Amino acid sequence: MSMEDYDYLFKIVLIGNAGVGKTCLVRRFTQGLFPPGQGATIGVDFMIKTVEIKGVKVKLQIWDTAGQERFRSITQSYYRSANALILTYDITCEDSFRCLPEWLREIEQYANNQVVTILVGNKIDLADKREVHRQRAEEFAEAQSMLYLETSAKESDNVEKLFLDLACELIREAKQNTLDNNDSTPMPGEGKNINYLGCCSMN
Ligand SMILES: Nc1nc2c(ncn2[C@@H]2O[C@H](COP(=O)(O)OP(=O)(O)OP(=O)(O)O)[C@@H](O)[C@H]2O)c(=O)[nH]1
Repeated sequence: MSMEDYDYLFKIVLIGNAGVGKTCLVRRFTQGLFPPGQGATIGVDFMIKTVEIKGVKVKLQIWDTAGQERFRSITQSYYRSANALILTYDITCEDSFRCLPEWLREIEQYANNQVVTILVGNKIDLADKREVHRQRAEEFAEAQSMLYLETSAKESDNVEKLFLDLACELIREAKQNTLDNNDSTPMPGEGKNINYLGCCSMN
């Protein structure tokens, strides 16, 4: 038995155009604050938060990547071992939405094919500046088999839900994989810490 104080460990990577609010989402979730005058991320940043969901301790390793093109070769190397990707765009910036197919190509090329991807439309506090209608984004996400959620890092809207829903989904998938692989030898280097535990359902 591991001495680590968690039941599951998951790696979550945030990607998306520069300025869409990835760092602010991570800060809001991990530190409960909306940082003033947030500079652009250089390369990759890393934060940890352990949450408890229905008695199950889940350690989330959250990797915040730089959206700027010039860091792309660095950030790509973080996709491979990600259990989940948070693909973020800014609902007030059509351009950040139009770039999504480009990001999906990155995912296809660099992420593992079991990765859970959630599309997040951030900055919903700026409703009067909205350029991307919710329905359009929902349809896009559905067509790509992604979950979809709208957030405001500034107002703390749906941020907790984003990470907790993801954690629940990852637990669900980990349990399913454990069941599927019940009689087979575990694959090395999967990066998942899978145990049989109490039930955790999405709400
Ligand atoms: N109104 C509003 N502004 C936000 C929100 N989230 C982030 N911002 C602002 O958007 C700007 C960019 O936020 P960041 O979190 O640095 O964006 P990023 O996606 O991490 O950018 P890169 O590190 O360059 O990839 C900052 O000025 C934030 O204050 C939000 O929910 N609402």
